[in-house]
Order: sequence, then structure tokens, then C-alpha cells
Amino acid sequence: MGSVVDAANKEINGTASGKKPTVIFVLGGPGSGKGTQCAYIVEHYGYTHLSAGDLLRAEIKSGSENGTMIQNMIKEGKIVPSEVTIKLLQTAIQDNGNDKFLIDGFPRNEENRAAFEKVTGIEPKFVLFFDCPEEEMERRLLGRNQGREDDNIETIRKRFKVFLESSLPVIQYYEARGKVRKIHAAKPIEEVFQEVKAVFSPEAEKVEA
Ligand SMILES: Nc1ncnc2c1ncn2[C@@H]1O[C@H](COP(=O)(O)OP(=O)(O)OP(=O)(O)O)[C@@H](O)[C@H]1O
Ligand SMILES: Nc1ccn([C@@H]2O[C@H](COP(=O)(O)O)[C@@H](O)[C@H]2O)c(=O)n1
Ligand SMILES: [Mg+2]
Repeated sequence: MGSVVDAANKEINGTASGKKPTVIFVLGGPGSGKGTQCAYIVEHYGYTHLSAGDLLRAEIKSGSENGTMIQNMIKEGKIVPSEVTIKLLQTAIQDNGNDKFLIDGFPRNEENRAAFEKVTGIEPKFVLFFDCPEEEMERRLLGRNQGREDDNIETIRKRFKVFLESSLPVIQYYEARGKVRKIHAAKPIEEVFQEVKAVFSPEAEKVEA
């Protein structure tokens, strides 16, 4: 069990170490490979992976009062109000002993971005952007077979539209601030990870610092 000091640190800074957590936003279109690459990064670099989509799906399963609203939004490929998603992310960060996180699929729009910064005071260390052509993403999503209610062609088209109209501007916002690390994501999984590794190598991390 954590001490009183740990609890106070979590309240103020979000982690038991008393420091603000290190956060990397992992962005890219639906099916660009964010979750797949995050699993490798966790294994090699000790980050904790928080997928906003996974947290929202878990909230539906938990029977929460927001469950039906979230389910409807996901079926339509729409973006859930920031207050709901940020609360889930904050709780996940505070409940975790780690102090470095990959936040996958968030921020998805300008509202997500501005609200997260305002509520948590956290700026991402950098943004990992998986750049992949739509036809390759569509092929991957239709072949994913994980029983996701949004992996059907009708919802996929809506998700692509939301990505172009609402999520790309967030990537452009960080690009203008020199924070985007772009990965060419249309290659085989291992080759994509070679590019990712170059971003996370100790030399690259020193340059970021
Ligand atoms: N480089 C790759 N080449 C071929 N298939 C891939 C590659 N990366 C991931 N996949 C496959 O594509 C599908 C989508 O990958 P993943 O779930 O990682 O994407 P995502 O960006 O997290 O998608 P979403 O935004 O829908 O959560 C999965 O079935 C995965 O195994
Ligand atoms: N910040 C976010 C992230 C996700 N959603 C909703 O979840 C769906 C699935 O997200 P994935 O990252 O797992 O593909 C997404 O289409 C949104 O409906 C959200 O609202 N806000
Ligand atoms: Mg994913």
C-alpha cells in the first residue's frame, strides 16, 4: 500500500514519484498500427501503454452510466467528450506505479488536446505519428478480427473522415512546435519498429531532453 506522501504526490503531480509523468502521444489513422507498435515499445523501453479506445471500451463493459453514450459514439466513429476520456486517462496514470506513459489514440481533436493540457498541465515529450495510406489502413482494419463493433466498412469510412477533419489538425499543431516524430507505417511490423527504435534510442532521447 502507498504511503501518505505517495498519495499526496499523486494528488498534486499524478504519480507517486512526485514528478509529472513523462507522456508520449501516439497518433495515426485507424489501423495505422499504433497498438501493435506500443506493445513493442513497452517491451523494449519500459513505458506503460494507455489506449484511450481500450479505456473507453472497458468503461462500456464495466456497466458505467456513460456506457451507452460511449458505445453509440464508437459505433458512429465519433469522438467522446474530453471530460470522460481525460478522467479515464488520469485515473489510469494515478493508479499506475510507472512514471512514463504512451497515450495511444489521444488527443483525437482540438478539444481533447486543450482540455488535457488544462486539466493535467502535462505537455507531451513528443508525438509519435504513424503515417499510413488509407487503403492499407482499411485492409488492416477489415482483417483485424478482434470483434470490434467499429471494424466494419461503414464505420471505418466515418473514422477516416473524423481522422482527416479533427485529428490531423492536432498532429499539425504539434508539428508546428517541432514535436512530431513521423514513422512510415505502411511497411511490415518489424520494419516499422526499426524506425520507432531510432526515435527511442538513448542518443535520440538525449537530443529530446
Ligand atoms: N505494419 C503492419 N503491417 C501489417 N499489418 C499490421 C501492421 N501493423 C499492425 N498490423 C495489423 O493491423 C491491424 C491494426 O493494427 P493496430 O490494432 O495496431 O492499429 P491501431 O492503429 O491501434 O488501430 P485503431 O486506431 O483502430 O485502434 C491489426 O490486425 C494488426 O495486427
Ligand atoms: N481520444 C479518443 C479515443 C477514442 N475514441 C473513440 O474510440 C474509438 C476507437 O478508438 P481506437 O483508438 O481504439 O481506434 C474511436 O473511433 C472513438 O469513437 C474517442 O472518442 N476519443
Ligand atoms: Mg488501437
